[in-house]
Amino acid sequence: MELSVETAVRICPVAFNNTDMVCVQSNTISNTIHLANAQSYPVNYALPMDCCQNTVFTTTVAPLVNYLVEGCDVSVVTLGQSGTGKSYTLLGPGFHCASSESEHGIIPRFIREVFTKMKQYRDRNWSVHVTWSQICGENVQDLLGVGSIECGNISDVFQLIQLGMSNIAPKCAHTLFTLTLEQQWVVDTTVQHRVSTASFADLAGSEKVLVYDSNGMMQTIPTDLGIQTLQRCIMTLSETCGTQYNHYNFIPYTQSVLTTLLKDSFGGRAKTVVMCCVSPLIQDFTETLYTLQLALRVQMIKNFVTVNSYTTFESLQENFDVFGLQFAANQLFKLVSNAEELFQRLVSNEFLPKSEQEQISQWLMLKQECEDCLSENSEPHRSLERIEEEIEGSYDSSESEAIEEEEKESLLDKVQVLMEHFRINTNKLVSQANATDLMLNSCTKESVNSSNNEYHLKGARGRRGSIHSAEEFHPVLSLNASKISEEYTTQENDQKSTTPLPYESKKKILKQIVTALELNQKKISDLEKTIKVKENLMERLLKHKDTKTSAHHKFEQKCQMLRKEYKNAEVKFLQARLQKNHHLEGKYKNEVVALEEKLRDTESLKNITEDGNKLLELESSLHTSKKQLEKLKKYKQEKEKYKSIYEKQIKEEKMKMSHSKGSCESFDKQKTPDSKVVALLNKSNATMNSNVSLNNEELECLRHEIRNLRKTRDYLLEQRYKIDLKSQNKKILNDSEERKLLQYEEAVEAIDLIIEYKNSIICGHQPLTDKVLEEQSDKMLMERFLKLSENEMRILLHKYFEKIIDLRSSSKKLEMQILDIESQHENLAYRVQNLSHTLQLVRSEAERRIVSLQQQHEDKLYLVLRNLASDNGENDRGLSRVMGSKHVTLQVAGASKQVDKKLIARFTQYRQETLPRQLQTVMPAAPQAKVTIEKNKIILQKTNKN
Ligand SMILES: Nc1ncnc2c1ncn2[C@@H]1O[C@H](COP(=O)(O)OP(=O)(O)OP(=O)(O)O)[C@@H](O)[C@H]1O
Repeated sequence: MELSVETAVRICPVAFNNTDMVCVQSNTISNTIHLANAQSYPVNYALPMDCCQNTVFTTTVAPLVNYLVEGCDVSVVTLGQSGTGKSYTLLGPGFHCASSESEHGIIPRFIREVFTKMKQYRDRNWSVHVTWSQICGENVQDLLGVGSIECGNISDVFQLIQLGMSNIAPKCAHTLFTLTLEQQWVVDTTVQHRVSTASFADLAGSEKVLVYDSNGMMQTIPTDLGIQTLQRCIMTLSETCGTQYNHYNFIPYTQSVLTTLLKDSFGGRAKTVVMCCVSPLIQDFTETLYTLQLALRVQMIKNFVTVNSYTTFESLQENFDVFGLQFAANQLFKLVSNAEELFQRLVSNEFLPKSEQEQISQWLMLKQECEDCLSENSEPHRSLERIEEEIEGSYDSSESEAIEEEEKESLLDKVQVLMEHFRINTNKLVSQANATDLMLNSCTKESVNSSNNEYHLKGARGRRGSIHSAEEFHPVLSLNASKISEEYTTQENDQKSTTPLPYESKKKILKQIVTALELNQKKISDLEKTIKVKENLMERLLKHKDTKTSAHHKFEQKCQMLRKEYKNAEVKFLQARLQKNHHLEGKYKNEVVALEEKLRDTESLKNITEDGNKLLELESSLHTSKKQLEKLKKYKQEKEKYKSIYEKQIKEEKMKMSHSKGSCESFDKQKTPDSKVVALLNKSNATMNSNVSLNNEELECLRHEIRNLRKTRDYLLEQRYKIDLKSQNKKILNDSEERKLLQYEEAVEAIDLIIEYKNSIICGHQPLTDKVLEEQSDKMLMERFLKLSENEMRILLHKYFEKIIDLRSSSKKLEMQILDIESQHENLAYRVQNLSHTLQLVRSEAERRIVSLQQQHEDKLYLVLRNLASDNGENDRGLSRVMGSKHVTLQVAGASKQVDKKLIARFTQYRQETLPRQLQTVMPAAPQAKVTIEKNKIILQKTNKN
């Protein structure tokens, strides 16, 4: 169910002599808190100022007991200024079991109620566990020292509360008391389980600073990180109220330990009541206002309260330590039997008084009853299963996640290396097999070719050859070094399917590895430089730490003093307003404004001296850089390994290729194409003689025709070669030349086919084409063709020839376009790679510059702070030395004020000049102002100075 977070406001009682300073009142009927400035704040429970502890509990928290027993999580959070009774409300005055129960706070009352409720459900098995921790900054400390403790009764819990209270750190810590209630009961054959938690958070009051937000509005920000983050969570949750915030990704819970622990209380699954404790005094007006404004936001938050229950079916007996129980039972039986013997002897003895004799007889009877009971009850007893503790993600889960992530990464790396080995070995085997194939193929092809024209081998690819092989069109892959191994895989997969020998691709991959290695080396040296710069800065920060701390301390003191002055001025101002004394009101208002500005400046100075997380951040950034470096070095090692493997393979293949070429050449030398043809013809003659299908005259005629055809073919090739030569000499071919080239190619191919046909006739083979024609062609169409006259046939052939040339030409154009696109793609990939590399270099250069600027800034800051840490007079001189004084715009009459104002103005200016731009944007910019004193009045004038 969706339930709003409830708020209650308790006003801290004031001493009698202080009642005229009261500026807060509560209306218990309308549940509204009224302020002296006529503002009013609606809340769920407006408690009266003289409200007793019992009323506070019964009105606000008592209903939560039922929720807890039903299995829902409940939460009580106390908020407010320091000293307004938060701990008093939760625990009571210095809680002690012996102290009056009427003074007991919410926690002891709640515990008592819970135990009373537990008694009402006798059929259930209950267990109560208690934990109590305190949160100091970002550290969590166990107040009980032993984590979660099981408590069998109320006094156990009260004793633990006493123990915990003695361990609470004064002031600075938030505390979180949790009570976990487990209940189990059997319904028919099932076991019902409910686990619910009641948490009580006592949030320590935090100091506030005034800052200007982006709209120039003054904002109060708590200095405690936990409260600050809680404020942000509350703001975000209240702004998103009504919308879906199921995943809470944008709620900054994880930014502090406190909010991580309170996640369920705000926007989570708990039924929550926020107890706001406020001071009614005028002097605490700002703090009260802050608390009430936060309470207003809290009421807008909706929690989704659920019952934490589950059911189990198995018998629970198995889960107990059966052996242990049996052993204990046996021992007990033995003891009881021994006792029985003893008792019987005693009873028979007359020495015992009668009352004791009776007691013993009673005991013996009870024992007999128990034995009877056990022997009768053959059914095993049902016992309850132990609830397994659910380990929820704690605030340090990110660390364990990081470790897991690291382990995963190293495992992935190992898998990658193994896969790479496997792939290389497979490729080796495949390429060995392919090389053998190629050798055989090339020799066979050469033997069939009837011409020895070099240009023929080079140029005429034939009709099917016009479609380029995948190897020729191999896309140039992106050279992104980080994805290089992936690319090898794709590339090599392509190769396996398209080319027999991945030699060229291997060369390409090797080239890519070399490029990647070069880039990697640059990155390594770049990162090494960055690491050095960071280490230097770190050294400096550590060196300057003490000076900064002491300066910070001084500014802190000054801030506290100014805050007091500011509060006094504010109180005077409010009093003047209440008294409607306009003159004084104006005067104090000016004073408040001036003090506010001064306070802000001093806060800025204090913030500058604050190291905050700078050192930690730098440390973690250094750590990250070192890790990156490690990764790059690992990557380098791996790639170098692959490089040497590829180099070796390429070398081996090169040797194999030259060897195979040599063997093919020797084969060619032995059997020139002419001799091959002669051999073929001889073979065909032999076949022919056996077939005796053609006479000698017809055979000679066929040979003569073949010779003529070859001559024509050689002439055509010669012509084609001439055009080829022209294009090789970088002369662009015109359209008709291009077309001629294709015509020659097509004609050569046609003549080859005719020669092949005639050769097969000479050999006495049934020409394949005839078979095909008989089986597949449309007989009607064939008959028509045969009826065509010679002239008509010639025209038809010519038309087909032209059509083929057209097709070839358009296909060639398409190929050219594809090549063009491929080369564009290659260029773009190269440019992208170059740009990303340059970007990386620029980025790391910028990072180095920022760090070195920070270093300069640190050095100067150190000088300034060293001067500030000494006495005031020295301060001024020290600052003058560092910064000069030409831009000072403040003119204040009082000497000490002059020093302060000058200091601030110079420091602000110095900060703006020297801080890196990023830091300037983070820090609030102090407005340029001219301050003068006239007739005891501080006059502030805003100056527009660019
Ligand atoms: N309603 C009250 N009735 C009686 N005494 C009170 C009441 N509220 C507060 N006090 C007393 O005021 C003092 C300060 O209260 P308490 O320590 O509970 O404040 P706090 O808000 O918890 O302060 P801090 O945030 O500094 O821990 C205590 O001595 C407490 O007993």
